[in-house]
Order: sequence, then C-alpha cells, then structure tokens
Amino acid sequence: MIAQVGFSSNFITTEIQISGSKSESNRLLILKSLYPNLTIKNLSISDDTKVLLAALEKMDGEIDVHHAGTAMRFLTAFFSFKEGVTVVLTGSKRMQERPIKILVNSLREMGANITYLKNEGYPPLRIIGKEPQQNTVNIAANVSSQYISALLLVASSLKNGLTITLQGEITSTPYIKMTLQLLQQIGLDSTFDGNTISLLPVSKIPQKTITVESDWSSASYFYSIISLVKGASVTLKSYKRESLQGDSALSEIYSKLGVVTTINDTENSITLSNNHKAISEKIELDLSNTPDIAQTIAVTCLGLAIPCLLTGLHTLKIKETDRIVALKIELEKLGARVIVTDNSLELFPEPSLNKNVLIDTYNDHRMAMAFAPLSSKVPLQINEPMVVTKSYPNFWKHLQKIGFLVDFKE
Ligand SMILES: O=C(O)C1=C[C@@H](OP(=O)(O)O)[C@@H](O)[C@H](O)C1
Ligand SMILES: C=C(OP(=O)(O)O)C(=O)O
Repeated sequence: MIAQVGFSSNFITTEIQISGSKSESNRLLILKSLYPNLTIKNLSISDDTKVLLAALEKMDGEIDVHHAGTAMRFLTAFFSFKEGVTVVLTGSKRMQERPIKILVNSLREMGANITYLKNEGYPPLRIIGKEPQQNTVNIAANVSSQYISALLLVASSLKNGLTITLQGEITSTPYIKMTLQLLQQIGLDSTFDGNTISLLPVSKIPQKTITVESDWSSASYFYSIISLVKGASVTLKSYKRESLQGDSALSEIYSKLGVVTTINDTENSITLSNNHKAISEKIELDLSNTPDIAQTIAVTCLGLAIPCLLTGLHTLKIKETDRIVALKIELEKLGARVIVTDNSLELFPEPSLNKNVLIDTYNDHRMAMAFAPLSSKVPLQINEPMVVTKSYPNFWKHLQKIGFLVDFKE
C-alpha cells in the first residue's frame, strides 16, 4: 500500500487526543502482572502494547512480539524468573537482528535458563522460568536502556530483591528514570548510588491507580507540522507539566525551530503554535537522551531548509531499522546532502524539495510519521503507511483532521 499525502493549505485548528505513552504502558503492564493491585488508565492503543498484553495473557508456548523492542526485552527478564513457565519468545525478522546478549548474559549471571534458538545473541529465545540464584548483577549500560529497565521492572518481585551495577556510559537515561519513577509511584523504592541501583523485595502493593500520560514521541510529528506551517496551531491531550517521558524535551528543542508550547494545567493539554520567526542558523543537538525524535527533527530541518548536526545517535542503528542509513537515503531522495557516521547525521538542505518522492519506511513507524509533515511543503508518497500502528494507530486519521489530504492506494 502507498499513501499519497498532501496538504489542503487550509490548516484546521483543532484538538487531538493522543493515546497513552507506549513506554509507560508497557512498564505498567509488566508491573500489573507482578502486582495485581495496580490499575492502569489511558493505556496505549499501540501494536507494541497490544502484543505485550497478549503475551502476559498467554504466558505459555510461543510468544511473538513482532517489532516491539520493549516487549521483547521486558518479557525476557519477566519470564526468566516466572517459575513453572516455559516460553519461546520470538519476533519479526528485524527483531531477530536486534541484539539481546547483554541482557541475557546478566540474567544468566543471576541463574536464568535461556537458550538461543537461532543465532547466538539474538531472539528467538527459549526461557524456562526459575528462581534467581543471586541478587546482584552487572550490566553494560551503553547499548540500550531497555535492558536495564527490564531488570528494574522485575527486581522488587524477586525473593531477595536486586542490586544492579551499570557499566560504561549510560544511554537513553530518561527511560531508566521513567522506570524508577513508575516503580516509586507504586511504592517500590530504589536507591541509586554512583552506578549502582538497589531494590528491596516487595511481594504486594496497596491498591493504586496510575493514569498514563499521552505519548510525547507521537506529539513530535505535530511539533514538526507546526514548525513547518506558518500561522498554524494545534492542541494535544492529555499532557502534564511534569512528564516522566524524556521526549517532553520537545518543547525546549522546538522552541529553537519556531514552536511555542503553552501548557494548560486544568485541561491537561498543550497548545503548539508557530511564532512566525524565520530561522536560519544551523541547529546542533545531542539526542542521546531522546533517540526517538531524531528522525522527526532531521525532517523538520529539511522542511525549514536549515542545516543541522545531530549527534548521540549510536542507538539508532539497532532500532526498527538502521535509522541513520534510512534517513540518509530518504533525505537525499528529496534533494538534500547528508553525511552520516555511526552516531551522527549532518544535513545540508537545498532551498527547494524534489516533488512526489516515494518515501520508503523500512518497517519503521517513525520513518512514515517523520516524513509525513513534509507534505505541508511538497506532495509526497509514503510506502507501507500502515507501519504507523506500531506506536500510533490513529496517526493518519489525526493528520486528516488537521487538514492533510491522505489517499491510500494498493
Ligand atoms: O524503554 C523504553 O521504553 C524505550 C527506550 C529507548 O530505547 P533504547 O534504550 O534502546 O535507546 C527508546 O528508543 C524506545 O523507543 C523505548
Ligand atoms: C525504538 C522504538 O521502539 P522499540 O525499541 O521498543 O521497538 C521506537 O518506538 O522508536
């Protein structure tokens, strides 16, 4: 399927309700399975959350998490210590290329019984759940924060708790903080001392309801649109001033790209508006804390015809696709020059964009969603547009609601 995407040139100012953060939802679902007294509101409607929900209901046999990195990593730790349960945890072709050895090594250090069924270091995995043999573990922190969150989520449910020592430079740090803050909200306290995190055992929590804040990574596409469309404004719900999500840094980052964020505390909404100021300077950003908005920002800069240097992108190579390579190919189709390394991307845009380019999406939701806002400047075609369901099933519907023309063709 291909989506032909254009813009009616009539921006419709309206309100968009985005569903719950997939990162918060997937943490809370694991916690709810361990602590049933937890009630979750505004759960994400993403595919990644649906596959995790289904896995936690099945708890047996083969479990396929498709493209969901958090589900794969969190469930690996979860099933390792679920006594009496044997599962085969697998995923899409790409998931079978996304490394998991660092997490598996740490779980094995604790006594887990995990076997690689195809390639050493990658899913699929056979996991035979058992009680851990030790309550201390080391883990490399410089490849994916999801491995650390996976350990943290199960730590308090273990008979003797867990002390985790992080090795190397910590990447995607806000996601680790999010995990610790959610644990704290349900009454699971941790101590973070130097590079060591400790959690005591807790077998039961009091009744607790948590309302998930809406997904900030999904909001990034509206930041991009508002930056590109002069005079436009949109209200997004339900967002808070104090967010657990690192991607809430969008309001600060996009203030450099002409977007003003106004928070309405009583409505739990944010209104984004374009400040009409012309931007010309080069943008330089280290995105090691906010990897999921790198594609959005690169495309916004192309649309604004401003050069940018994005660094801290080392985790992008092992996500849904190699996002650094995918970005270079697609940005160049539109006429820009792009220089990449294993952890950076430098964009040299041209003042005019090539028209009606077919953007490939590489099974990566964020490729489709990051490029779509550019259709406010030039008509575009997006290959396999339904990849968006991984995190944001209503994406195309919401784009139409604000005045984009989206036509799906087989
Ligand atoms: O813990 C999480 O919810 C996530 C952590 C990040 O991954 P890395 O830690 O692998 O960078 C992020 O890219 C991903 O979308 C969600
Ligand atoms: C990288 C992502 O997800 P995951 O790693 O959980 O598959 C993402 O949503 O951009």
